[in-house]
Amino acid sequence: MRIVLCYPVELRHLEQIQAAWPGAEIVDAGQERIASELANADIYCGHAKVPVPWDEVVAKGKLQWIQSSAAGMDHCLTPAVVQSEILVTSASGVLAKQVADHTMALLAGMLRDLPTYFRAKDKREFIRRPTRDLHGTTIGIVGMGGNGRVLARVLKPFETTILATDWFPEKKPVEIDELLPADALDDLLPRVDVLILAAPLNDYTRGMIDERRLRLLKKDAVLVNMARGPLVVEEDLVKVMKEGHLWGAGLDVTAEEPLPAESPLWEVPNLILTPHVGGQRASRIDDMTRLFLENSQRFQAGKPLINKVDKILGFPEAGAILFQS
Ligand SMILES: NC(=O)c1ccc[n+]([C@@H]2O[C@H](COP(=O)([O-])OP(=O)(O)OC[C@H]3O[C@@H](n4cnc5c(N)ncnc54)[C@H](O)[C@@H]3O)[C@@H](O)[C@H]2O)c1
Ligand SMILES: O=C(O)[C@H](O)CO
Repeated sequence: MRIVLCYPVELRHLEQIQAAWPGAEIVDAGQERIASELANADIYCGHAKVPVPWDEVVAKGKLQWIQSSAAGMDHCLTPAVVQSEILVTSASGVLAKQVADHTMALLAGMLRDLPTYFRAKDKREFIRRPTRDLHGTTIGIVGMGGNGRVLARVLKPFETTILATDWFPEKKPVEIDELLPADALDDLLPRVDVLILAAPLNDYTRGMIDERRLRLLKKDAVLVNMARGPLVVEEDLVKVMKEGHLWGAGLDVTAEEPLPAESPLWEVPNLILTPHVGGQRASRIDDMTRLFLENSQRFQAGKPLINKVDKILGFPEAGAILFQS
């Protein structure tokens, strides 16, 4: 058994993984060697940020299981992987608490207009702007997965009304006031003060927030994208914001990362940009390893794995056992 890792493990994680797989060869490939090591893996745990020859890996027929160390599965669900027998599990929920923290920072920062005060501080100007409250607002969350659920838990004590859409709208978490199907997005948009994107990137969500949908939002709404950049048509966002539509936006993700210096997003004043850091947390690697170890036990025992992904949809399948944040 050859287990190839591509997430920033330390020695203690390698020891834990080795103990869970006696006799297996554990390869800490990192980003540097993942492209060449993967073809000989039986099991892969990680998130390659470099191009991986997935067609070759699948053709070789050795890889049995991908445990993604990201919740977003766009890094590995190529057509070849989707059509293969390879079992795929995600890191849904592993990063949810820190994503919720970061969302709150972007949201509160935007509502209380911190960008204006940061600029004013640079110019030593004492200015005041009208305030916006988080308390009592109506929030829309697109995607009630690991991140959406924790976010709703965190937002509810702010006396918010929370409307959400999800691909599987059957199980409504108690914090959600209304859970709508994914195709009811247009009905939700005009009703919310804040829209938070927490859905995966797939053919259905790519470009879902375009000019038409941005204009369905209230003129003073706030948009926060914690999911993947391509959910938002960035040129449309820049256009409508330049025309004074939207109070502000907070983007932790952009279509191109790192965001190129020439991107017009840099120039939009009421926009906070962070460089895809929502998932960062001191305990992230411990949490990820805990999931991999739990799933390793299940794999060896022939039990259903946590966060089993529907490879066509690109997120945990209906009825999957989910990682508890
Ligand atoms: N900014 C970051 O650092 C960061 C961290 C973690 C995840 N992410 C991104 O956020 C996404 C969500 O993370 P998660 O852990 O909640 O994922 P998840 O897989 O647990 O949940 C995704 C949810 O979205 C729902 N969904 C799918 N398509 C939808 C649609 N068209 N409309 C509405 N809902 C839809 C699914 O039913 C599911 O409940 C990930 O796919 C990833 O791309 C970003
Ligand atoms: O999808 C995720 O888990 C984060 O965006 C890290 O890539």
